[in-house]
Amino acid sequence: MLSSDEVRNNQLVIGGIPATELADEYGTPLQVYDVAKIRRQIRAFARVFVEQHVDYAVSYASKAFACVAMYQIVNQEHVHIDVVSAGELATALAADFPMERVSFHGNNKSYEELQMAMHHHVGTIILDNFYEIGLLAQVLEAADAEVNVMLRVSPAVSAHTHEFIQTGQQDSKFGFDLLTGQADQALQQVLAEPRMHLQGVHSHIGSQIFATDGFKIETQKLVHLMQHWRDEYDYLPQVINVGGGFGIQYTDADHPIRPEAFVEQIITTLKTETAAANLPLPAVWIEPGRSIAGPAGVSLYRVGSQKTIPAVRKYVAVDGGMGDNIRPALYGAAYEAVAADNVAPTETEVVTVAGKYCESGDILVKDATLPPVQAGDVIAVLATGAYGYSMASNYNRNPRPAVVFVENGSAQVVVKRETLADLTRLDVKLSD
Ligand SMILES: Cc1ncc(COP(=O)(O)O)c(C=O)c1O
Ligand SMILES: N[C@@H](CCCC[NH3+])C(=O)O
Repeated sequence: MLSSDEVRNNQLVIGGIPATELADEYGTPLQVYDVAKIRRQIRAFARVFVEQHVDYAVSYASKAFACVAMYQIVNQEHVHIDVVSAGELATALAADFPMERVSFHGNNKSYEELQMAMHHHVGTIILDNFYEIGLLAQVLEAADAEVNVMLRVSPAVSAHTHEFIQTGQQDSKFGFDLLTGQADQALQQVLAEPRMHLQGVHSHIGSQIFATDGFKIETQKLVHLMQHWRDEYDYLPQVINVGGGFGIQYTDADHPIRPEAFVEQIITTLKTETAAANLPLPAVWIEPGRSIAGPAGVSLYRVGSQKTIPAVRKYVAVDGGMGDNIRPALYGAAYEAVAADNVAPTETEVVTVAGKYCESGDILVKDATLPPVQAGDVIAVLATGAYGYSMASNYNRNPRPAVVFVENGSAQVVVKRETLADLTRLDVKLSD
C-alpha cells in the first residue's frame, strides 16, 4: 500500500519526514496528514470536470476530518465544503473559509443553526425534510433574508457497502423520499417560498463504495427527476449534487478504482441521459470526504505490553485505540499496520494490534503482519485520515491525540494534544 516516496531505508516517511522522528518530536498517539496527498486528490477531482467541460463544485465533506488548518488547505485549493453542524460551521469561520462556498447539511438542523448559517451568509442550505422547510422559512422571515437551497432526495439506491454506513436506501432518515412523491411535494413547497432559491437536487447513496454502478443508477434517477420536474412543474434544476461515497483502499484486500473514475462515470451517464431527455447539462456537485482525507492520514502509536496465548493469538497493545479510531470497533473496519522503522521486514509474525481502552472490542488491527516488536517501537496504522480523529472520544478519560500536518519536509501541529487539564475543564465540583 505504500508508494516509493513513503519508504526510505526501510523506514516509513510521511511528507518527507520519517514517522519515527514525528513520533519522537510530537509524541504518540499521533494523527499525521500528508498534505500533498489531500491537495492531489482535490485537484484530481477538479481536473475531471475541467477536462469534460462540465460546470462543477467539489465540496469537501468535512465530517471526514475538520479542523481550522484543514479548512485552510481546502480553501487554498478553491473548492467548497459541506458542514453538518454549528461546530463545523464555527470551525470554518475560524479558518476564514468563504461562506458562499459552504453547504449546510443535516437531517435535524436546529433553528439556531439555521439562524447562524443565515447570519454568516452560508451559500446553500441542503433541505432534508418538511419540518426544516418550515423552520428555514421562519428564520428567513425573522432575518429578512434569502438563501439558496437544494432538496435532498432519498433515491432508493442500494450501494455496495457496509449496511451501517449506507444512507441512500429508501428506509433512510435522510432526505425526501422519491418513490412516495415526497420529493414532488417538497418541490412545490419550496417553489412557493419567495425567500428560497432552489438551485437543484441532492442525493447521496452511501459511503466506501467500490463499484460505479450505484452512481450510474443514482445519476439516471436524478435525470429522470429533472425531466419529471420540468414536465410537471416547469422547474429545471441548475445543479445536480450526487454526494460522496467514493471508496478508498484500507488494506491489500480492497481493490478500489481511482476516486475520480466515479466522477467520470457520473459525467458520462449524465451526458447520455440529459441528451436523451433533451435537457441542458446541469452543473455537477460532488461531496467527497473519505477519498480526500482518508489516504492522507496515518496514525502513529507506541507499543507497550504484549500478551501471547499459545496456539491462540498474540496481542500487541499500543497507546491509543478506539478513542482515536472507533471504526474497527464500530464497523469491523480493517486497516493495515506497519512497523515505522521496518516497513518491509524479513521476519514477520501475525499479531493483533490492540488499543488501551477497557473494552474487549478495542482492537485496531486484527491479524496484522508485523516484524517482532518491542515496547517503545512505533507502529503506524495507514489510511486513517477519514472518520478517525473526527469521531474521536475521551472514553476512559484518555486525551485525544495531537494532529500534525506535513508538507514538503516540514511539519506543523494543527490540533494540539489534549492535556489532563483539558479533560476536567468542563467539570464542575459539587457545591458544599
Ligand atoms: C450527504 C453526504 N455527503 C457526503 C458524504 C461523504 O461521504 P464520503 O466520506 O464517503 O465521501 C456523506 C457521508 O457519507 C454524506 O452523508
Ligand atoms: N463514519 C463512517 C462514514 C459516515 C458517512 C457519513 N455520512 C465511516 O467511518 O466510514
